[in-house]
Amino acid sequence: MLYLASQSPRRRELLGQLGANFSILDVDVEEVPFPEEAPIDYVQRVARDKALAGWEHLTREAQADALVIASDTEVVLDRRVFGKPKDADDAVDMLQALSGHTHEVISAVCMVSGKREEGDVSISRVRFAALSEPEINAYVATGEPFGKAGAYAIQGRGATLIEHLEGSYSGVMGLPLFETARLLRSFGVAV
Ligand SMILES: Cc1cn([C@H]2C[C@H](O)[C@@H](COP(=O)(O)OP(=O)(O)OP(=O)(O)O)O2)c(=O)[nH]c1=O
Repeated sequence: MLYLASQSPRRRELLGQLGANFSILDVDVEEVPFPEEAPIDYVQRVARDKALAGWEHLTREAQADALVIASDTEVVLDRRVFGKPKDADDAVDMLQALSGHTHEVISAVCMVSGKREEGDVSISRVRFAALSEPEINAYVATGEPFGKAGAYAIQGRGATLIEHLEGSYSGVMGLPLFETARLLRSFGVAV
């Protein structure tokens, strides 16, 4: 039985794209980097924490044939890690910082079964157009930035802010599907 340990509707949609049947586990883990922790290590650690938290939600009986998937996505600009904005001011600050620059989106996926755990990571480069203050304010007023790492959504109006993408569209949106499918196959799940 396949489980997705995530509250993110985007991840449900993306995993659904692979045609697999799965159930949702609600997990809420602390997302705070350790001092000096490299962004790629942080993202992988949080994805693993989510998968292990999901695993702990299952009864022993369910664990017997379970595979739990979890993911984490962060936006990184010059070693600054942008998670989900706390409020509108935070969203404006993030979008101002991203404006006219290229940032990285790091998405880690982690899978845990009774026998083993495996992870993989996808790094994309996203170049934002130079945004004016009114453009940023108007975008934040749509509400779309909330709940999204870096305060934008590539799958929504945020697409209009992106001049160039190098990497994985699904990774930026929250679940890198190439890596996810490859890991699923390694666990014997046909996708
Ligand atoms: C950059 C970007 C992020 N996002 C979203 C994906 C993730 O839901 C969110 C990053 O926050 P996460 O902490 O990775 O995930 P989450 O808290 O939303 O969900 P979970 O329960 O699985 O922990 O940002 C987009 O939807 N579009 C984008 O373009």
